Amino acid sequence: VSLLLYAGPDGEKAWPKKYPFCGGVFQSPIDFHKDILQYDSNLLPLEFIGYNVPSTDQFTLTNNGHSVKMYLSPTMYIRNLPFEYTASQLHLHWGNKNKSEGSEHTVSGKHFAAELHIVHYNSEKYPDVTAAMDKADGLAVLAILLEIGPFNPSYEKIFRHFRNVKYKDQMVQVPGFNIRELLPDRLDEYYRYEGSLTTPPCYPSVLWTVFRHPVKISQEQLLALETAMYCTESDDPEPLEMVDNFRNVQEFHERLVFISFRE
Ligand SMILES: NS(=O)(=O)c1c(F)c(F)c(S(=O)(=O)CCO)c(N[C@H]2CCc3ccccc32)c1F
Ligand SMILES: [Zn+2]
Repeated sequence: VSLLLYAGPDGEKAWPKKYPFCGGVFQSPIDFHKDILQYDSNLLPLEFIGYNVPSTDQFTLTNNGHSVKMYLSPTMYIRNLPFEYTASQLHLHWGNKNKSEGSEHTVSGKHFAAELHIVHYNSEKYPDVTAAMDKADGLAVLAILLEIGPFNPSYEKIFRHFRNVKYKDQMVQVPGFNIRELLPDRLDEYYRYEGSLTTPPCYPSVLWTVFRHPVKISQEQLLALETAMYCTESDDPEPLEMVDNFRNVQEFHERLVFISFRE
């Protein structure tokens, strides 16, 4: 994958040339606006099992050149979805220090500052995420919208390691903690729709759950996210800042987003 996934000639407009699904159906992210939302009383609060990982365990945090991602333990899974989904990794999308509007999903056309994704795969039907990632019922991704507010000590448990993954392919161990702390309080209020990976290969394989309530991190934490990482390797003579790593919202016609809350 070329370094410039999100900018320049190989930016998202060029994705379908090499990755046909990116020009296909059910693409994510999308804008949530009232005329595509429909209340669904069957949407239950998600249950998180094994999310409270002891500090004796460690997560591997790595810079993969277009996001910062943290591998999660296979003891973490979600119930109350059509299948049991096991955690694979989490990663983030963000803007830049001059424009902190880097969320992927938008609400009534409004970007949030950033967005956390926790990627899970259908462990009832598939042996691992690679087998699951191109299947219609293969993945479930939780999305948490991030906005500016007070310092967030839970997010800091990841953010404080950013200085050790500044460059592509660097990695660092993060002591285990309760990943539930990264989610908003109200797990019962969310948007639900069938969509895709928001990076190539853009497989339409994701059951999206986007929590209604944003989580707050401080201005300084957001600035660290926006300025810490590079897409390039540490010895690259022309470093490229890792910024604006969000896909633009996709057309969403003749489809509905189901909401678990009454507006
Ligand atoms: N926004 S998103 O949730 O659609 C999404 C990403 F935005 C993203 F960057 C990645 S990645 O792993 O960092 C790079 C692409 O492989 C993944 N990783 C997925 C896609 C491919 C794959 C394979 C194994 C484990 C996770 C993933 C992803 F699901
Ligand atoms: Zn993502």
